[in-house]
Amino acid sequence: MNCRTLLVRCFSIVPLHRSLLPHTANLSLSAALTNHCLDHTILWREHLHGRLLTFGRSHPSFCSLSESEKGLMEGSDLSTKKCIPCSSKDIQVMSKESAMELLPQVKYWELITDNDVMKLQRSWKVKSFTKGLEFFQLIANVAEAEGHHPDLHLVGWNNVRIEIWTHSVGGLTENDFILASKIDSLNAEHLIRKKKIAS
Ligand SMILES: C[C@H](O)[C@H](O)[C@H]1CNC2=NC(N)=NC(=O)C2=N1
Repeated sequence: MNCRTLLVRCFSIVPLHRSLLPHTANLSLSAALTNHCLDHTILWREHLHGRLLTFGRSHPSFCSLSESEKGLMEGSDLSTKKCIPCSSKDIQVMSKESAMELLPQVKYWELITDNDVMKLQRSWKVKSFTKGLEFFQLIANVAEAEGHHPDLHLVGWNNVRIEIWTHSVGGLTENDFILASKIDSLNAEHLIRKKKIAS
């Protein structure tokens, strides 16, 4: 891995908004992108999931991105989208193939089937019972704003498990992925226990 790639990777790990980055860092990012010394897909996947740096369309490297990366960059990042009313005639239950295609955009979530209903599921350990309830309140605020709600479980005082599915159609819709992505974007590090790194 050359030094430029290492630099970009470092920036893609540290949660920084581009406005905080020194201008040169952007140039280095641009140079890295322009010189194709970096796998754009890896960069975008890290940045999209880290929701760290977004380049505007005016960024000189926009042209060097593939169509799919341009699509991802132009706000089709799920956390920037809005749920549609579950009672809408436009809402469509999605096939397993479509769900599998979207799953990489909510990389911490699993696709499960529960009594023939496909759902998204994710678990966390929270720091305390009350911090679990605080976490639920953050999630509730998002759910109320989106008009789309998860199934929340808090068991054994500090084990949180969430399932998301669209009840009105008895399966998964894009709403569920949008809600999952917005939950992943919450600033909840102070409530959640860090995962132990296997030594
Ligand atoms: C009228 C409105 O569409 C329903 O109350 C909403 C509320 N929140 C919802 N949340 C989820 N996950 N599925 C639904 O079908 C749903 N329906």
